[in-house]
Amino acid sequence: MVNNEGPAILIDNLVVRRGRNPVLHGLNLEIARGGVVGLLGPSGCGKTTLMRAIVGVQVVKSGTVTVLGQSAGAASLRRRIGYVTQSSSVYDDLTVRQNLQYFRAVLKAPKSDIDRVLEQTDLNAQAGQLVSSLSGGQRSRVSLAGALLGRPELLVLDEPTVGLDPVLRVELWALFHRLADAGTTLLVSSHVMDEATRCDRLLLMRDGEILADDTPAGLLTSTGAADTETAFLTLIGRPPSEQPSSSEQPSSTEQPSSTDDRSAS
Ligand SMILES: Nc1ncnc2c1ncn2[C@@H]1O[C@H](COP(=O)(O)OP(=O)(O)OP(=O)(O)O)[C@@H](O)[C@H]1O
Repeated sequence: MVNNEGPAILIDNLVVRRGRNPVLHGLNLEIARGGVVGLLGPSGCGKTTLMRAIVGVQVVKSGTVTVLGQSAGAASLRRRIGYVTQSSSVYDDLTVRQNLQYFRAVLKAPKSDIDRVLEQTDLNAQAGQLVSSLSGGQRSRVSLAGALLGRPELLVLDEPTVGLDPVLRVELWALFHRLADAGTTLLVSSHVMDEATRCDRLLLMRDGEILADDTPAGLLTSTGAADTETAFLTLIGRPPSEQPSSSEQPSSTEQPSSTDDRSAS
């Protein structure tokens, strides 16, 4: 039975290692339903790992991840979550429309969804074009279009605006907010601090820990910074005891996991 109560994402004491690297060290997080939540932090801090744990493809050492009221990775969540990885997962030798027709059939989404997602991602003009001939930005929008099929309740988007020109970035953020207004929860990662101001809520990560969990305005107030980039640098400069939210330090006794990918085990 679909559970529409409670938070979209609830994470309790999540510990993840990737190979020999301790990546998440007892992370706690709660994300309410609806709204655009930005996940920001330097390269390698663990954003993708956290997203992988949420969509249920990451082997975890310990802790729990509950998504839309169910354990992350549960088969029943597959059609309720849309996930866009950093590298686009589309077929080069098919046209944009053929890719979407294939994903729609797998998801058993309504046929009318194809025209809707082409429109939402501004890909109508490229619908008949082979994916191999698209630009990088167009390609990544095909992945996004695929994730929008079936109207998932949660969208997990790993750096969806990389490679897009400023006009398309603005349009994409407007789309994210339209989806959020209709009740979708979006978790969007980015390196780009100026995108932080476009989010309803911000999670700032460093070294596998959530340094701050606030609204953009709240973050500026609590740090006294003039912009989000300065706020982040201010937080990084603070000792852990003074940071707004901090989690446990990594344990040095755990063994590396034999595989990183849950779907491979
Ligand atoms: N398959 C893997 N095996 C071992 N270590 C890994 C693996 N994948 C990632 N890591 C390490 O885990 C840490 C977190 O990586 P992750 O991809 O989650 O970071 P990120 O914040 O998403 O980075 P970026 O913004 O550059 O994408 C990094 O130190 C990375 O080197």
